[in-house]
Amino acid sequence: MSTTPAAPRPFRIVVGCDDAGLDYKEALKKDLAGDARVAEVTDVGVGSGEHTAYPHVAVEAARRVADGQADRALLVCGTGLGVAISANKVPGIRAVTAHDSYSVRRSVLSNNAQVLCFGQRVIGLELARTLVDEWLDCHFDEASASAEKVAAITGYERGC
Ligand SMILES: O=C[C@H](O)[C@H](O)COP(=O)(O)O
Repeated sequence: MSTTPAAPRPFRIVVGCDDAGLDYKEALKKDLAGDARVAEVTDVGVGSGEHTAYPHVAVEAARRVADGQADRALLVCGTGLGVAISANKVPGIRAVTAHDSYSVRRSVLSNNAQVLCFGQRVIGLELARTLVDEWLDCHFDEASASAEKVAAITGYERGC
């Protein structure tokens, strides 16, 4: 008798951006809020008219993932680069900038990345929305061959 695998637990997702990523963050936040695969969306800014620089927002979002308040973060700046670099300063975080379907999928399946970063000045909004939709269907397999490689990253981070 076959058993149906349990549905994955819905994600708690933090979204954040700088002023260069505000429009996409707002649009993607709306998509996430209406998605059954998402349990909760927390916005750490910026809001309209705010000008907090990207490192502060990215680190705040990453810390929430690292300390277990959220499962994933979605960050947007002009390029998607600065937010990824900043988020990766938080221990335990694996943040990537990915603007194509294959890379987004592999960021989870190969790298167990919890943080996905987009550049509003780099990709179109509809592609970003599609990539988020695909991202929500990806789950890291702890039993996969990739797990040992991700563990090696964690080992280097801990200075081993
Ligand atoms: O990576 C940085 C982002 O693209 C940011 O939105 C713009 O940064 P800048 O104003 O320093 O170019």
